[in-house]
Amino acid sequence: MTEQPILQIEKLDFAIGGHAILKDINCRFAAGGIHGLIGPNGSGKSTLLRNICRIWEPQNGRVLIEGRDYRRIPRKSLSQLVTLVQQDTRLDFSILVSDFVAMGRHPHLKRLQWLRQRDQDIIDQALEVTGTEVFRHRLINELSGGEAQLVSLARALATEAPIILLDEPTSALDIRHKLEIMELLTSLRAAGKTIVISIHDLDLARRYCDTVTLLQQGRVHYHGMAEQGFAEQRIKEVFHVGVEEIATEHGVSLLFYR
Ligand SMILES: Nc1ncnc2c1ncn2[C@@H]1O[C@H](COP(=O)(O)OP(=O)(O)OP(=O)(O)O)[C@@H](O)[C@H]1O
Repeated sequence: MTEQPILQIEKLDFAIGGHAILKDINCRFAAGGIHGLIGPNGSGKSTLLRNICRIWEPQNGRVLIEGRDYRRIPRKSLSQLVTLVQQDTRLDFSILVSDFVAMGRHPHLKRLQWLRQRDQDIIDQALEVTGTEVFRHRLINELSGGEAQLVSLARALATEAPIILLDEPTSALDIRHKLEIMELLTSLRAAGKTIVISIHDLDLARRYCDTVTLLQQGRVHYHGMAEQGFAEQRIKEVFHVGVEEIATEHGVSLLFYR
């Protein structure tokens, strides 16, 4: 990891209603990487992502973006720096997909300002790269879960934020779309984006992530290079399952759980 991470979490504690959920979280995320957030159900992945984009705020500790405590960054500027694709992307209200993706441009507009040509171009590109152009004139609450997940990613891309947080973005996607999203994240990394992604599919995570943060009961069990993070012993310790690496003829190994 580089000396100056774009995103740093220091001694972060977070509780809801007096119940401690995240405890003493310390992480550094280098710019231009895909960083996996892995852990069992309820280990705190979504909560950590929500703390990183300041939907929730830690009671103790700090989140530093480009070296600055995010509490010192105005909300609108923070929205230009960090964006979150939430786990549950279904909405209860009707809004056209194109208008929903356009919301990604709000941090860049003044109050009541119309979209400019440049904003429109960015929205069009976000729809195109996520393959959601065809849904442009549909209502978002009439899309399937997987389609809505792709549209949410388009809205995140429209913000042009350098840090993209994704909470299980592939959970509702079929295998082709899963791979397409991971390939898209790879090209975003090549363009310099920093991606923090919570993901349950360990094989997909091993294939695409540069670093991994393993969470267990609200604490960091491991934070570092992906290769060591996915060692059999660590997976056993965190998930309490037997695991074995099976080599394939494609030069990669897959995990077999027992
Ligand atoms: N709004 C809330 N109020 C109270 N407790 C909450 C709330 N949101 C999350 N929690 C609790 O915080 C803990 C961590 O939840 P979180 O959703 O962050 O886990 P996760 O690792 O993302 O899980 P999953 O893999 O199932 O999505 C859980 O015990 C959960 O019950």
